[in-house]
Amino acid sequence: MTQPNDLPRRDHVSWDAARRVAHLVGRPQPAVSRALADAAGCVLASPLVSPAAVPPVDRSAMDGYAIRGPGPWRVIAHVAADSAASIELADGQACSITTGAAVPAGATSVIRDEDIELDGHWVRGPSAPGKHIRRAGEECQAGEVVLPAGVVVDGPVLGLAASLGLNRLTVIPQPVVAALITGDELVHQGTSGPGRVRDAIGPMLPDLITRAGARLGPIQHLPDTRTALAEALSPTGRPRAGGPTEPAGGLSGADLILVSGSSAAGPADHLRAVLSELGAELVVDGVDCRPGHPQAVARLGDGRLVVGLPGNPLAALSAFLTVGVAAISRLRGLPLPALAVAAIPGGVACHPHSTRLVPVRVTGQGAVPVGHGGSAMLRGAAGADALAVVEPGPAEAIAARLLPLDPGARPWGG
Ligand SMILES: Nc1nc2c(c(=O)[nH]1)N[C@H]1C(S)=C(S)[C@@H](COP(=O)(O)OP(=O)(O)OC[C@H]3O[C@@H](n4cnc5c(N)ncnc54)[C@H](O)[C@@H]3O)O[C@H]1N2
Ligand code: MOO
Repeated sequence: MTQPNDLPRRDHVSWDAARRVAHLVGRPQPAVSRALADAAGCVLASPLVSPAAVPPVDRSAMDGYAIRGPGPWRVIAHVAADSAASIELADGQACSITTGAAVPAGATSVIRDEDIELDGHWVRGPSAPGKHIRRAGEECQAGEVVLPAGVVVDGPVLGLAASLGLNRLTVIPQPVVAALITGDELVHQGTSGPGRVRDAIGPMLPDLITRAGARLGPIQHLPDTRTALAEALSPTGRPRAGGPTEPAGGLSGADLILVSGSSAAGPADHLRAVLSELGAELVVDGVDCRPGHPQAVARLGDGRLVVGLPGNPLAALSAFLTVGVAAISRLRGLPLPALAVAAIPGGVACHPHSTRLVPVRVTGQGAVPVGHGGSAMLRGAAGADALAVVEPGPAEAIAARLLPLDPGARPWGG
């Protein structure tokens, strides 16, 4: 039965409820021990504890001279960053030193090269107790917790772990996310025309999937038949070949499968029928948002999740950022991402009963709509920083939460 476009659908859930349900439905994998080189993108399963004090000894913060007591000082040695020699200074003595080198025992400060007057073996300069010395343990003590569990392992975290002396991390592995792109009209080269639509979702998903912190599984193209979709989503997951650049491999190893197209109620839209045939549990069956209302989330009998992305490209992107990112976050062992709030200068029109997702650029003045936000368009989103989450209402919103277009950005302000 058709539904007038301006009435809420009774089976649709609110945008916030859809995110919450999509987040609740998945189960992260058990924690594993990983070498640092293999841990990027995973989430710490236990707190990061330093095995040693950092720095382990007092170190010079500058290239210059370590001195002891009042000057002038006689230079007795040189200490480089790779020197393990044990030197002790007496009052009136100095040694030249490089940044990061262990400060000799007894040194009271370091004077920078630029501030030194050198006269043969003697140096003079302004000294202040403790100046330019990084004290042992000032970053952390042995046994100290430096990061809690639940932090995403990224470049700075890996650098920190290495500087603490760690070789492995205990992490929750990244989920594998695959995609099925459906549509008989889709082509992969050249322009769209009558009877042919250039696939915009296949090229969009790999970057989104990896930015969301998942490992990229196969991206497969399927014809618009119920059997092809049912076969691809079956436990053995063997989709038919179709696209030009498909990586090898089935879908049985995926934790989450995105299915684009096939989400509405037309004759070629088989997703819900196939999910029912496979005995899947449909946990989100439409969302009160625009674009993206036909999005869906289901759990297959073997635990794999399916996220239905509507075929219109901005609707697919909105759905990925809404329920896709929520589901992936849980599979990674992360909470539902908190969203920052921004003012919308000039306001933006609300929809009476649906949440609007509006491409915006985030500026010093707030979130500014960029236009070209129709559900079949990507022009607005491609030049935007976020989708403004505009709550339903009778008039205009002057502020909104922001759904980042880069789902991997470290959250702030939420
Ligand atoms: N009777 C109804 N019809 C439609 C409804 C509805 O509620 N009742 N909702 C409309 C909305 S809103 C959306 S969004 C779409 C969702 O459609 P499907 O998920 O079933 O996808 P398709 O019908 O296959 O495609 C819709 C549209 O998008 C184009 N498309 C599909 N895949 C791609 C792709 N990979 N790259 C670029 N463009 C793609 C496709 O050619 C169609 O133009 O349903 C509406 N209809
Ligand atoms: O909701 Mo559709 O997803 O507007 O384009």
